[in-house]
Amino acid sequence: MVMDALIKSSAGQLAHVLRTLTLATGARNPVPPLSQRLAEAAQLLLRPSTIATALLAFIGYRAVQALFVSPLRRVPGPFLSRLSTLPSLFAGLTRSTNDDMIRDCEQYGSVFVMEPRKVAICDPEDCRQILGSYAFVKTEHYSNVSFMEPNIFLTRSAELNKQRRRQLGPALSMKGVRKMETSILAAGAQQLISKWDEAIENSASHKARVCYFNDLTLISFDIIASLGFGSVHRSLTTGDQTIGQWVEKTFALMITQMVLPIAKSWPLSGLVDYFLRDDVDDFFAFGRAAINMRKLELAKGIQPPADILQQFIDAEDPLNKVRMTSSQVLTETIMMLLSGADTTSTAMSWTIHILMLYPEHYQALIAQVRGAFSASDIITYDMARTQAPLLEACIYESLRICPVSTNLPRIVPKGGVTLKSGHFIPEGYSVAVSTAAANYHPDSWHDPHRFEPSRFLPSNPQCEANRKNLMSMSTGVRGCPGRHLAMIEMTTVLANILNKYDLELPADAIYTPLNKDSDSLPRIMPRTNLVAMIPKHPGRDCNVIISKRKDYL
Ligand code: HEM
Repeated sequence: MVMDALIKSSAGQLAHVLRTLTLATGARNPVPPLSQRLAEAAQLLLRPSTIATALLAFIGYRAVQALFVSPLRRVPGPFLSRLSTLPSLFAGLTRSTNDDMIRDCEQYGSVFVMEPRKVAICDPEDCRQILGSYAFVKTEHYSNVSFMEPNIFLTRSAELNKQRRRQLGPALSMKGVRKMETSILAAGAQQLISKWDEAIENSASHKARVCYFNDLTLISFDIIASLGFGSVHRSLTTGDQTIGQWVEKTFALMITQMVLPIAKSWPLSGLVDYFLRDDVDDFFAFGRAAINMRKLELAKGIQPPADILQQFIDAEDPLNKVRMTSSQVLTETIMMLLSGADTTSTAMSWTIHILMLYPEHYQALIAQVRGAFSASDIITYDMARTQAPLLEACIYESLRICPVSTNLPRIVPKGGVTLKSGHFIPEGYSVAVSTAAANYHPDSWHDPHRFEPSRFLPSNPQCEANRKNLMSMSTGVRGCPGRHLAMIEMTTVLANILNKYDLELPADAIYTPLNKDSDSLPRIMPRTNLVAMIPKHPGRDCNVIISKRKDYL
């Protein structure tokens, strides 16, 4: 009835406007000039009542479509999301996507509508089905980026991605990364120790307040920049943050082109160039110079270090012996910085934050680390893994509770896909694989909101299954190729600082073990989606007071 009335009313309004334009008047009435008729029609169209009626008719039409016609009509989800992309856009803009996804998955189940042609996927089994196949390509936004060559991250081509994985694989394998561990320790754990030691020594109380989020961000840039450009980078201790700024600008340009392709054309391109382009050009020029320098050294017969730069230059596709051009080496190196620096440092920040909220786990962890190592040890990855397995378990569990990644977007291929729940998603629709919701899915995780590192202890019979269900580094054909580098960096940095320093929350900390939610669990600091899921107020919420472990002099 309501629909009938709406349709009649809007049809009536439209007929009125058309009458005004075509003017089906009697022969005795003189015909007003066209300009007058146009002005009258415009006046009619702009009447609030016409606009309201048209809007209502449109909403009514979309509602009928969504409820009775759309192939997603039986998939649960918020009503408004079926009508328009606006609610999802708003969630993106308000940058709260991971929290929204976890909440919506708890409310609607493993699959729910996010937009009229897009669903969220939260069941780990469905996630594995989608991420396990190249048939589900990344969305078209990825191919909008035009200022850098196609590369392992941006490409939508299965062939190119496979080739890059064959070429870059050895450098990023556990064996390849182990060759670089000395450099990772020097730019990472050891640089941080020298900064924190100095801060403590300069303080009368032998305690210092540090923002671990900032410090971890800088060493993460330094690690990948040192390995990728073949020179020593120490932004944390020298204060030179040029590379970090270049990476931020390059990221900003990449995201702008992805979501707003019109920004590539004049006049918007002028604005983008003004704010971003110079830094991006400087960054690429710097990388190009590093590659040329390395090639010159090689020509002179200088023994090259086993870093990412050298391994990428030497990389060869075992199938057809194809090597990367200098420009491809440069693009892939820059991509390593874009995808690997912020993600790894943020993941470490979450681990520290959560350990501070759960003192029982923090105490158990430092007891294990300090039971195994003396204060003067520099702990390597193997030492930490074998002698303090609780650390790796804590890292995995904090990656589960606070994944740095958000939604992984894919397009459903020809033939559509049937999900575990029986819902069918047709070809051409989008799916957003939610790492956060999958990490909290009740079928896979008992008491998912609780931080419980024992889920990932090798002694737990569920450990293997839990690792398989953890979506934080993605999985399948486009799973994170940098995960070994990330694990070595995170393990060595955290093992060494937990071994050497006592950490405590400052008196002004808001998020403490005593600040509990309605489930009596410590409240986690607010997060925001800035490409990676980062703390919303790092300057306020990511501080600790550090002091030296008693026997570390
Ligand atoms: C804790 C740290 C890290 C996390 C949580 C993480 C997470 C992820 C996730 C979820 C994806 C899938 C993205 C998608 O499908 O859209 C991904 C892809 C990727 N990651 Fe990582 N990552 C981390 C560290 C690194 C590091 C250290 C590197 C490189 C040095 C790296 C390089 C990449 C690349 C190149 C891709 C694209 C792969 C492809 O599309 O085929 N990541 N990562």
